[in-house]
Amino acid sequence: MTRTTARVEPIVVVGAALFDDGRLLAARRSAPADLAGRWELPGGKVEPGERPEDALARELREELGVDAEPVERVPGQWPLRAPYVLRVWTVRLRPGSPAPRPLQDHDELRWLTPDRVWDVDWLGQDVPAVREVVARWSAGDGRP
Ligand SMILES: Nc1nc2c([nH]c(=O)n2[C@H]2C[C@H](O)[C@@H](COP(=O)(O)OP(=O)(O)OP(=O)(O)O)O2)c(=O)[nH]1
Repeated sequence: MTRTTARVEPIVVVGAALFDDGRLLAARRSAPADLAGRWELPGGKVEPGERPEDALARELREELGVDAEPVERVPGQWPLRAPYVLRVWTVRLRPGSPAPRPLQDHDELRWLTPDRVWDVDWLGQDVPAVREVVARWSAGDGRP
């Protein structure tokens, strides 16, 4: 007997490895309740028809009030709660951008130096993504 299984297309959540002055930005979620208090790479869902890089710049403008430029994709993707998957880009602030502020979805921001990256309580699903970012960072790669 054959059975047809419905395949749900993943919805991409874009996350920013936002670097400035040799530090990586971590953002503490304020909602929903099950994620609140944990740290993530800021970003959000890509809208239908939107380029992921545009979604990232839009989310960072909305959530942090910054003018940011995606630089390059960090290879890989990481499963979140279905149907979402996380893809990450390194990002830098454009000259003249305001400093990030927690305007939406976050209640605290922290700039992390390489030796402090694991000081914050990252969302479990972000850990492999952050590990990849850090590996490329320590290799002198992937940092704007
Ligand atoms: N932005 C972001 N979301 C993450 C990460 N890790 C993780 O599990 N998520 C989850 C949290 C949310 O369930 C979902 C993204 O939602 P969001 O709330 O950030 O996106 P959004 O601004 O587009 O959401 P919405 O309120 O417009 O629906 O992915 C991460 O590193 N960054």
